[in-house]
Amino acid sequence: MNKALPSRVPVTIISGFLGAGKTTLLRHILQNAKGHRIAVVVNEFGSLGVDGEILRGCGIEGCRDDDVVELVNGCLCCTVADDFLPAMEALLDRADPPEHVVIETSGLALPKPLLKAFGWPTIRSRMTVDGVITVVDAPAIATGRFADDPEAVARQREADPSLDHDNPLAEVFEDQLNAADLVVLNKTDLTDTGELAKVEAEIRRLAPRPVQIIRAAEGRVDPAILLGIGAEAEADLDARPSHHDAEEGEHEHDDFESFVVEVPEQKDVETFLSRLQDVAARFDVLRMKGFAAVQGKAMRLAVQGVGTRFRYEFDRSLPAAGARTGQIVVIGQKGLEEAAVRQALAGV
Ligand SMILES: Nc1nc2c(ncn2[C@@H]2O[C@H](COP(=O)(O)OP(=O)(O)OP(=O)(O)O)[C@@H](O)[C@H]2O)c(=O)[nH]1
Repeated sequence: MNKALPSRVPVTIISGFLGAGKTTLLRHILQNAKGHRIAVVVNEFGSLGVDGEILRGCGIEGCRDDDVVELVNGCLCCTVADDFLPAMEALLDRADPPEHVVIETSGLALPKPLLKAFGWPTIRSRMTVDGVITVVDAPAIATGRFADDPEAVARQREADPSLDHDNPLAEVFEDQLNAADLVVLNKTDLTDTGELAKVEAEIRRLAPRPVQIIRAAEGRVDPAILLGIGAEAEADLDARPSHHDAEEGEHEHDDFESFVVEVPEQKDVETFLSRLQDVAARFDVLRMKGFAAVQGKAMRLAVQGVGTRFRYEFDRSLPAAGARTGQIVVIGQKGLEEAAVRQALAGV
């Protein structure tokens, strides 16, 4: 008689470029978990850990703070053995292990090295990758954020025939798309129907195999669609090509850089927001997020910027005592002028 295999805990990987809406989608999943025990693992590019902050103490019923595991030490896809595997084992060894694990990777992470980790002996009998969901920023594609300059590629190819792209964003975006079992085409509220159709056609052109695309605004997709894909993605790596396949999991993120800027208490929201927007535009910043104190306000101001598009909210109380300084993480392509950005954000 066959002995039944112990069931493996399903894992969903949420991938997608900086600011595409991964944390927003994750919050929507947690808000609609209907009592299922979901553990969340977050990893960010940049040392500030804003997403973990947002998810912990999110006030969502049934979501306990210790269900949110934050891996801040570098990029998940590069530190698999050191940080990631022990964190997964710790989750599985809990007295009340989760029913499902959702991993939000950083916006610059390549999903493939992470997928490979699920083939490691200590983990493969206990977990399976239910699916890779790639969140895509519809207006960013529509405005050509991930597009190459064909002439530049042709010129560079003369020197290096193996060259695929002149735009490092295109490479990361394609790797994330290549790994996807499902694409969530997010921010449809910012893109008209004609453009959305073009964006979908572009995704289908780039994807290495037919992929389901779901349109969404604010990450509102029924978790029943997102969780339970049953892809067993770790067993299907060859169908998910990566630009870094030849590098045996080793790769650098040296096309991008990130730093954290301390900002003083702000006079008012409007002046601060327009300064952030101005900095994003002048220095071509890809992503800014963080927190600040505003004069006369007891609540903390949380700001989120994707390119020059910003949102803010007063999200929670600031400690009554202590310095009223804030912190903003800034992410851009290599060559970002750190000193000038710091100066501009300080308002001098
Ligand atoms: N207009 C609009 N804004 C959105 C939508 N989804 C997310 N946002 C906003 O986009 C910004 C980035 O969203 P996040 O969910 O933090 O994106 P992310 O992919 O987790 O970002 P990183 O972790 O930094 O890569 C936030 O200000 C969100 O409120 C959407 O559908 N429409």
